Amino acid sequence: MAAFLLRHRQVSTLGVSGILKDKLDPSRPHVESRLGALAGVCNLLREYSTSNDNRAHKFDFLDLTCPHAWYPVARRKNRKIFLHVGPTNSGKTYHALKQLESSPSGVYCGPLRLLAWEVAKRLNKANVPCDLITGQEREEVNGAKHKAVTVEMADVTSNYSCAVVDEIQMLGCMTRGFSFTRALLGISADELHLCGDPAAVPLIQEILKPTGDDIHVQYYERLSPLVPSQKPLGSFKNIQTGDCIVTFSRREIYKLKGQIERGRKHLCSVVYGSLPPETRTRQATMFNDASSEFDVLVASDAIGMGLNLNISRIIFSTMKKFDGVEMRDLTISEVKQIAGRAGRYGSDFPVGEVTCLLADDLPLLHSSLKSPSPILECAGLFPTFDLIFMYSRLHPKKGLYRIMEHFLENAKLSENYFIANCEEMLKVAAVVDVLPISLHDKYLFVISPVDMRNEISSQGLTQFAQNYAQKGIVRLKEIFTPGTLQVPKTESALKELESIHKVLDLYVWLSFRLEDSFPDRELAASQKAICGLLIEEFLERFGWQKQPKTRKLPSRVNSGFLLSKETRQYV
Ligand SMILES: Nc1ncnc2c1ncn2[C@@H]1O[C@H](COP(=O)(O)OP(=O)(O)OP(=O)(O)O)[C@@H](O)[C@H]1O
Ligand SMILES: [Mg+2]
Repeated sequence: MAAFLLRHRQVSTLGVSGILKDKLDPSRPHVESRLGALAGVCNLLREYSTSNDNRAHKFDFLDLTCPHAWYPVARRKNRKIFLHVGPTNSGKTYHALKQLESSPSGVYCGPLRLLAWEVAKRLNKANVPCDLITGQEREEVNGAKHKAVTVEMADVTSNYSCAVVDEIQMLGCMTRGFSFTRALLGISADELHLCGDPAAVPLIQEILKPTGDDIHVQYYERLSPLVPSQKPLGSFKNIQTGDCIVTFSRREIYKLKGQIERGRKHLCSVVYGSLPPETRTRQATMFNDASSEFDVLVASDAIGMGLNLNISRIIFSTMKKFDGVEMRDLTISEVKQIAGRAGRYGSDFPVGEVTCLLADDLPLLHSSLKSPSPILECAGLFPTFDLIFMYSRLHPKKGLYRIMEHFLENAKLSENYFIANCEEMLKVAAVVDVLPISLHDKYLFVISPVDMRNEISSQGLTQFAQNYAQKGIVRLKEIFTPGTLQVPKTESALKELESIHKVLDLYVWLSFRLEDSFPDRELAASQKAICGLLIEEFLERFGWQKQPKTRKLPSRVNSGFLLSKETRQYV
């Protein structure tokens, strides 16, 4: 762990619990879904905070059967819901955005930061001033009445004339689905445009029944053909400009990049989930740019949503993926979503092609492309902070971990909903429960974007939470030494740099919520940018091939001289 000095301090029992209480104002537009921008529940909270315990006991906080009632602002409206559904590349988002652009005020809620960036850019370019709000970014534009946000940041207390929720089928996602459900039920807009897979239509119609909203379903057809090939790729000799090879582990990604580049005909850009988003965008831009030498893309399913790519052919190097528990076949939706990236309308390739590396994988590819995605049956749900807080008052001795666990086991749900998988959140709850901080602050750490499976990332969170509990202020320099970042030379060094980027990203996220306690946002942001540039330096200059023994690798960033001009200007 080069740059992070994760010092383990004794946690003081004289923590600063409560000092920062009420720092998060639920009426502020950027406060997350789970931080309870639920006016309905807030009213209950006010009522019960002045009532005696007997009354509180009568209210069943575990009853989550009527989530539509949590959003009184939206319930006061008779919303017009437009469901734009169809295959990939059929213009669903395009049409919804046209409506957003021509409305006096509105919000776009996307599943990824990259999509929110793209929409903000597009609206601003079209002279519709648009703010960008994600967990880690706030870019406010003068006079903006429009916002592009990540779905977790959707504000359910404001009124809009138009709102768009993209990739709405994600309401069935085990971990993030509840944020889509919240946007669906809670956004108060005259017109709400939902874009996604037709498999979500019956569930959305069912869920919206008690709201009385008007629903119109609009079906779309693919704008350009997607042709499944009868022949596998067979050999990397058959790779062509515009190809995108898809695989599901970073190790495989670099292995394939090496194999293809050794043929000396092509250079590969790479896109995968743990690359910093800015790096992903730049890698994609290089691939899209016909004048760049990077004419082939090696990517994970991170390309499945969001990036506009000039792909002629998708090649699945495998049809199996490790899902955290086991190796399994790709689902129909995953195959369609990924394959749908080839031959985007308006790109350099009017016809998309899709194939596999191996002949044995072709039958699954063909059958998946022919089948409709299975109908979605349930939408995700998660108790808000307000519910957890009220419940905790009845069980003051229980820590956040036990409270969450109790909710997971005992929450009452109607048949259209499931409770979100919060394994990761429980891991964080176990870490913060031993610290002398308020429930509210614990909850904040629990919902932060930390990857607890990643050692550096989870140690970063632990250190931030411990320092916060001990001193109330977390200086970045106490746990991170600027100037120590290096261009990675090995796979593990690259992975470490990606993890450091994640920790810095977490710091920025916390700095937006606990501003006084995490004051070094600018430093964290600049170090994040350096991480991204160092990763790109590595990707562009060295690839994943063996380095010639005589080649001198660049040393530390602050010595600078071996770095490209672009990187040096940031150091
Ligand atoms: N009527 C149109 N005129 C010009 N460009 C269009 C039109 N409809 C769609 N496009 C372009 O075609 C591409 C695909 O459209 P869009 O992103 O809306 O598809 P989608 O159905 O939302 O796909 P996905 O399911 O992959 O998100 C985009 O680059 C979009 O700008
Ligand atoms: Mg779309």
